[in-house]
This record gives sequence, structure tokens and C-alpha cells, in this order.
Amino acid sequence: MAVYTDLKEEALKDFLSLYEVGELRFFAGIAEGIENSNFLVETTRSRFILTLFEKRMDPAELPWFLGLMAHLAEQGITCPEPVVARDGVALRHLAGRPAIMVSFLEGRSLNEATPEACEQVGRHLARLHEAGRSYREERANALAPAGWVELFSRCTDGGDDRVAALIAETETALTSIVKAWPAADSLPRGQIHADLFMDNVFFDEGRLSGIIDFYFACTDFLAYDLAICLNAWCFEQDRHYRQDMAEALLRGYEQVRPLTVAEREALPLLCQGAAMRFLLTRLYDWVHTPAGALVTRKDPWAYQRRLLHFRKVSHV
Ligand SMILES: Nc1ncnc2c1ncn2[C@@H]1O[C@H](COP(=O)(O)OP(=O)(O)O)[C@@H](O)[C@H]1O
Ligand SMILES: N[C@@H](CCOP(=O)(O)O)C(=O)O
Repeated sequence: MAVYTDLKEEALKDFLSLYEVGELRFFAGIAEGIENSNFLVETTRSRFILTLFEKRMDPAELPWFLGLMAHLAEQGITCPEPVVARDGVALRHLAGRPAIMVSFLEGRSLNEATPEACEQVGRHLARLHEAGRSYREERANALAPAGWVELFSRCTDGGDDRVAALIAETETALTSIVKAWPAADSLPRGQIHADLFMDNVFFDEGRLSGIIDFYFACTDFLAYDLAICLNAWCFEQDRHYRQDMAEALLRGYEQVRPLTVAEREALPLLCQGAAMRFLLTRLYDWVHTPAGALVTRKDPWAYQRRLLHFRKVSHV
């Protein structure tokens, strides 16, 4: 579920009156998502997504994300475009939370990946990287090696034997990945999405129609974004690596932006790092989400299996 904040119709109407978007016809909370409260808002002119940012989001970071989305949309990437009110401001407050409205994207996320979908994802990811070049302001990746170590240090209480075993096994891999991690200037860097999972990519009649959820975006190795996609898209039933899908993803990417030799060589390690990043955030949530909470915890073992896979291979 992802409607943490109650939104009253009158408050929304007052909010909408600041924009040139017509009159409210309908609004409803959106169940998907885990970070913020999202609402579908339909007016007499169009449909929008209204996001109320919850406590995990630092409001000081929001202008960077909104600037990136506006920039990418301007460069032709189909992504949510912040809607600006009459006074020229997109980021406002509603129901006691920082709030924005963005354009509604058509399409739906897939339930299952296919090589064709992976090729399109690769192509769009490379386009996003190219379009991001002219967005100059940087945002450090809080979930890079130093962030992983910090997160791991807060996962010491195993809860049960299975979690305790996962924590113990993760520690060895974490130490070796962090030690081997490429130096900041050794690979091409730029703006990355950093969470391009299946739920964040929409397709319409088989064609990729949009990319959403930029709130983990940051400045890091471009090939690390690809490593995240190799983790997220190329394992069937969270278990079996699909070489054909990985090849399709890389093929699509390289149609737009060929990888350097150094990036190719670094991919297995970057894939281990990406698996570690999602293992750790899921492990953290697993350990810290109280029993009975409404949010469904995501499975950290699915990323331990990916990590084990990428630790065994010399190329992806
Ligand atoms: N711009 C958009 N257009 C259409 N649907 C959207 C858009 N943004 C979000 N959604 C819908 O809202 C859901 C939750 O959004 P998401 O950004 O993933 O939330 P969270 O960051 O809280 O996880 C998505 O799965 C999608 O159904
Ligand atoms: N993709 C992450 C969780 C982030 O969730 P999102 O709803 O913001 O995409 C994971 O699978 O662990």
C-alpha cells in the first residue's frame, strides 16, 4: 500500500485552483508503491499523478529530482513531467506534506520480462543516460559502498536463524565487493535512474511507453545502472539467470551508447554491487518492519541468489 496520508477533497480542490488544470473530476489513492503517497487525479482537462512525499524523503533533495525529470522530459524521454502552477512553482505543500503533480503516463508494467522487453529497456536506459549528460548538477548516491556498509551495520539483529545466516553470509561478500569497487574516476559517470525495476517501466501494446519513479536517481557509474537492470530484469522467477535476456538488454543499450572496455570488464563486479544494494535495503526493511505493518516486505534472499550468481561469473 502507498497511501500514508489522508487527502480531503476540499484541500485538493484548493490545491488544484493554483494550477491551469481545470476542475477536479475524480481522485483516488494508488495502492502500488512503497515510499510516498500517490493519488490519481482526473480533472476536466487531463489526468495527473499527485505525490505527497513521506518522511523518508528529504525535502531538500526534491528540487534535484524535479529538475532531472523536467530536463529528461524536455530531451524527449517519456517520464513524469512536473506540472508547474500559475506562479511558476511545481513543488508545494498539501496535507502537511511536500507535494507535486506530474503528468500521467499511459501503459502498464509487465508481469514477466521477455528478451524483446529487455532490449527496449536497454535502449531507453542508454537514451536516459545520454539525455542526462546536459543536467549538470550532481546528486551523490547514498546507496553506494559507504551507504551499504552503514546500512549493514544496522542489520545486526537477525530475528531468526535464517536471517542470522543471511547476515553472516552477506558480510564476507560485502567486504570483498567494497574493497574491489572501482575508483570514482575509473568509469564513465552521469545521471542514473538507479531503480529501473519492472514496476517502474510501462509498456503499451508491446512498446516501452514510459519510465517512472526517479526518487533513487543520482550521479554514479552509468554501467552500474545497467547492472541494476541485469539484476532486476534477467532472472526468471527470481532464480534462473536468463543469458538471452541479458544479451538483449546489453544489445539494446549498445545500440545507443556502446560500453567502453573498462565498463564491460567491470560489469560482473557492478552486478554484484547492485545485487548487494537491493539485498541490503530489503534486509534492512525485513529486520525493521514491525510484524503486522501494512507494507509487504520484499524478499532479500532473491538478491542473495543473484549475488551468488554474479560472484561466480567472469562476464555477464
Ligand atoms: N506518472 C505516472 N503515470 C502513471 N502512473 C503512475 C505515475 N507515477 C506513478 N504511477 C503509479 O503509481 C504507482 C506508485 O508509484 P511509485 O513512483 O512506484 O511509488 P513509490 O515511489 O512510492 O514506490 C506506480 O506503480 C504506478 O501505478
Ligand atoms: N526496487 C526496489 C524497491 C523500491 O520500490 P519502488 O516501489 O520505489 O520501485 C526493490 O525491489 O527492492
